[in-house]
Amino acid sequence: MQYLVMSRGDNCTHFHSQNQGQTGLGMCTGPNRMDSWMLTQVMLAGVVTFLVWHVIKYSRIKGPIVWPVFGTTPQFLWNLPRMHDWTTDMLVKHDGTYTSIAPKCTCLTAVATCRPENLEYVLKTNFANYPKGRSFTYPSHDLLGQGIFNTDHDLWKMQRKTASLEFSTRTLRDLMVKANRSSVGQRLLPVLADVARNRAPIDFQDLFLRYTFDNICMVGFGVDPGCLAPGLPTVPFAQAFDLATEGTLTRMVVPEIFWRITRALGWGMEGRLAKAINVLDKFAMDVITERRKELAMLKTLNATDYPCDLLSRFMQTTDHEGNPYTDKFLRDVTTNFILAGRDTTAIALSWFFYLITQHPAVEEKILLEIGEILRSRNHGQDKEAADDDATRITQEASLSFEELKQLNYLHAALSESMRLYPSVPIDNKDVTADDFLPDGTFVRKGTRLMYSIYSMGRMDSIWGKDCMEYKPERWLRKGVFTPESPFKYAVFNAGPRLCLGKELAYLQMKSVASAILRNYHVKLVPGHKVEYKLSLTLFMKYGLRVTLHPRVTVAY
Ligand code: HEM
Repeated sequence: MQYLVMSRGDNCTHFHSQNQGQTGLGMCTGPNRMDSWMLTQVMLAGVVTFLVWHVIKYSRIKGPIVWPVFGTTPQFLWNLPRMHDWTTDMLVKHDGTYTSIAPKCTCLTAVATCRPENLEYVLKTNFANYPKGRSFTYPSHDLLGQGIFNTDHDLWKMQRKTASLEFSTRTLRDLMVKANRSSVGQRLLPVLADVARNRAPIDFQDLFLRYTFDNICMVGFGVDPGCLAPGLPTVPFAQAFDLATEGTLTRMVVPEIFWRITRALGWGMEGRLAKAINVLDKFAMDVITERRKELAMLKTLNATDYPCDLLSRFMQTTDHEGNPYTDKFLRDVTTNFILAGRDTTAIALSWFFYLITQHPAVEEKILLEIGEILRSRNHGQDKEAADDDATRITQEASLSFEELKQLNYLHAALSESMRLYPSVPIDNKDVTADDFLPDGTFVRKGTRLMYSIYSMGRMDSIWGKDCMEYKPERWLRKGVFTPESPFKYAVFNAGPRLCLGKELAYLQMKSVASAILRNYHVKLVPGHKVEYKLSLTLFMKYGLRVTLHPRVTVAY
């Protein structure tokens, strides 16, 4: 067919050039009209054949309409601002799993699911077939290097083993508890008292990001960057960290070729990202050098009291071959922990406080529970001794580890808010080999498997007809918090890559929430819009602007 068209065209051109200047284009009109008619017929037949083939090929695939050439990208772009809700609608419509087809350059071809049995299969049963993969680790490499968050297979396994051991020690837990109590008593509450005195609104999301950044740096590096201080100062290290995270996320949504070119040229976001990473590297290397000196000195003094932050602990252990860890590796370990533990906890606290402003009955029950704990403390149950004034103030302002553990209702209220607003709303895995999910869906090698944690929390097939309601009671059995299967509640992930900081996160959140609620009634600034931002984590687009109203009687 193609040959026929070309040869006719050639004949015509030949004929046409022979007669040029005499008869003009009119000489070619008869055969030409014939040719165009044929060409149109051939093209039409081609288009119809393509459409029939397209419809047959994609009609069996469950998911949004696949448009010729553009695939499902038009609906994806159209629904971008309400991405997570659109994904939920699609998942409800397609019984918990759908396939989205997109042009290759967009990396958007994926199977999306929210079915617990599929999650269990991907995150545990056939874990090896679903690594984080290059689509995550390559764009994140400059920021996260070869840290736990950014590796798969043996490199990940080795770090996971060491880090799990550290996280199960009492030493690290005690450090976390101590860092938390002092941050609440000596930082958070004084800053809030200032805000309440000035009767000014405050952005709670920004406040919590500052809190968790200081806290995770203390646990990770043994360094306090001082983001949560009166006047809420700008801290270059924290600013560089924000920029580096934003730049890394941008890489994940633009075509790779684009960011690689702008990186080579040092333009735009890539230029800023490179500068931010330099600031982070310098900060980390300075801390590592200082800590090495400090540890060497302690060793010569035969000291027994060593620093117990994660960096110092990793410095005192060796890799599987018995070699000490390199500075670069230690930099990656700590940066990964800051990334893992900072935004997630701050975001969870922000949505929790938003829901509390909308549900006074839940606030009331939390206050009753805190009140009971404090009353029993006043009867002499807080056994911790205070050596100085600062410790005494801290102890009075915040709850001890044992006290926090007794807050079942608050634990339930936090879990319930993360069910509806999970800090990590979606997660992705690469597909290493062709496979079938337990519900029969085919997943093709080289595509992505996406699971929506946001949608899971909103499925009545998982949580019942009242799944859209904020009901902490659903987590309580006879007043005691009862966890759900992590494959049903994947807020902290599940399987071998379950979040390592889950306990620390609850500790932080309970400590902060109880201290604030005990002292203040929090009100949303009238007219303030609360919406999620499109990002890998569920940030509030406009923050959470609230006013603080001191309680006449503190809860106890
Ligand atoms: C509310 C707070 C938190 C939530 C909702 C949360 C959620 C998650 C999720 C969903 C993952 C899996 C990510 C993935 O593999 O793609 C994860 C992994 C991880 N989280 Fe958390 N996290 C929280 C707090 C923390 C804290 C405070 C720390 C550390 C101190 C931490 C440390 C980690 C680490 C190290 C991993 C990687 C585990 C691995 O890949 O083996 N997280 N977390």
